[in-house]
Amino acid sequence: MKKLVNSNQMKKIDSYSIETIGIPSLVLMENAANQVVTTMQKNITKEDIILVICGSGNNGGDGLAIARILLNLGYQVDVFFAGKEASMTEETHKQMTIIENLDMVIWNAIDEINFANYTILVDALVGIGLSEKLTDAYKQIVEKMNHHEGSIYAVDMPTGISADDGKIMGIAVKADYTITFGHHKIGQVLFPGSDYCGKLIVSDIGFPPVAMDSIHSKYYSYDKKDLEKLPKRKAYSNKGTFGRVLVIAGSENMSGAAYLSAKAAFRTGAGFVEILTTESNRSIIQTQIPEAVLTTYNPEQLNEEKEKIKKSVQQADTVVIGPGIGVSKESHQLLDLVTLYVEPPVVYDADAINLISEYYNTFPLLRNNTCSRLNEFSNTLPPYSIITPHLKELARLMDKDVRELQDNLLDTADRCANDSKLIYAIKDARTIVTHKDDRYINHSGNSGMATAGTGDVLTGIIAGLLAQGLEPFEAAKMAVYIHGLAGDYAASQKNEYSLIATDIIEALGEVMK
Ligand SMILES: NC(=O)C1=CN([C@@H]2O[C@H](COP(=O)(O)OP(=O)(O)OC[C@H]3O[C@@H](n4cnc5c(N)ncnc54)[C@H](OP(=O)(O)O)[C@@H]3O)[C@@H](O)[C@H]2O)[C@@H](O)CC1
Ligand SMILES: [K+]
Repeated sequence: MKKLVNSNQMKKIDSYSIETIGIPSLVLMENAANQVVTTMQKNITKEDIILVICGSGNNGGDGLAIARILLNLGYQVDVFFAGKEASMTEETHKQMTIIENLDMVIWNAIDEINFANYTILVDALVGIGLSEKLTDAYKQIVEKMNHHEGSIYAVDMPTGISADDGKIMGIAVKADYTITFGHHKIGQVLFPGSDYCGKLIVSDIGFPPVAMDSIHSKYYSYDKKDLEKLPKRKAYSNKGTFGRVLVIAGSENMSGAAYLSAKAAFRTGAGFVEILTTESNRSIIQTQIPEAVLTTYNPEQLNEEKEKIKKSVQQADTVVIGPGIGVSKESHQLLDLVTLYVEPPVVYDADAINLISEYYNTFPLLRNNTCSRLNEFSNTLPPYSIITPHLKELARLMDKDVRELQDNLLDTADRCANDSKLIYAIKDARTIVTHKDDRYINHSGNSGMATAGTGDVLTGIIAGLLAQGLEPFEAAKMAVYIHGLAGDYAASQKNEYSLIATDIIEALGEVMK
């Protein structure tokens, strides 16, 4: 598990280490500088000409120490001090004094520098101390850096990216490598920040574990070690041991969603998968996925199909409803029936969410009233249900503009989780899974996964894990994580352009080993 922190939390860890434990700030700075140099040495040569660009805060202090260590090791290195002398921290002052006693070129004005003379840039302008949009003077420097052709190593944060939410504060350095200290920052995982980091390396610079653990963060990601949380397979088992999933999906001319969800549930390990879909999908589903049990209904005669639907719902350990069911009157009737008969956990996806949003729109009191809509939603769905909207679906549910949600992703997650008994997997380039005070930010996956059907696959994976007994919040987080890992594996076998939803299903076997 990777704890994700914001700048304030990281500063608290810094000051706990320095003030409570007594580690001198300069020791941490030296460790930080050494870690950056160690990373650089994997790629640079003595032929490279390096420019270290420093601000006046401690990020700049790191930069000055990096320049000194590189010089001691025999590299060709110059310094550009872009900060203000008056706002230099004590540590940065000390580093500057050392640098001035060495035989180094120190530039002070951008117009004097020919960036083309350098093959490598080190960005030590601003780190986690970024407070607002970059000043014009720094903006000009960042523009020059981004036009430079060589590699850029960012110290702790690419200058201009907010460590708190990954937003670009006016303009930001597009780094090739970012070496960050202690913990991942939230802004390095969320977009666009994640893109600006390039390859992200998290370095231990000697913060004691007690300092690292001194703050609680509600934000975290999973890494490969978390795969241990996957349900264990019992040797003494039969198909009943691994649960029964009911996938209620598809409508006339829409069979793909049911197929993808059901197949993903199987590949995730569900023992039994039943598909409940319209009669018109019978032959195609039977051909596509003979392993599944098929139950069909006639949407025009739902009243006569009630008992059949009730039986399927009540037999299942886990029910998925929504993919491709459409937003017709009949689909709404089906949704009502299922919600009436079902026992949690339930996964509500796609059109199931759209149907409820449309229904809310018929009540004037629920128009433009996100809070009441979310409360109503939490009160009417079975507790611990998992809701898997992409941002457009969530915008419909909340009666908000999609851009507003996207620009305030962390606030959006808070609004969904507040006082809610539900679990939301908010699907975006970085999916956030929320429940009560926990925010899981997913760090696996790639742009190739932004293609039709990948949401249906995720739904099936969640259902597969639920059916095997993972509790709902864990199942949602783990499913989002392995869905992304499978997407990454599939992209590595093909490429991000060619990836399609079924490739993710086929890659599940590889990543769940
Ligand atoms: N012991 C420690 O603490 C350790 C800290 N470490 C390192 O220190 C970093 C944190 O240092 P920090 O707190 O000094 O902040 P930092 O990132 O240098 O930024 C402040 C500077 O940026 C400037 N600035 C801000 N906003 C701006 C804007 N919009 N536009 C333009 N300028 C702006 C601001 O200018 P001012 O407002 O003062 O004029 C000030 O000069 C951390 O990321 C890590 O690298 C490591 O060495 C480990 C030990
Ligand atoms: K930086």
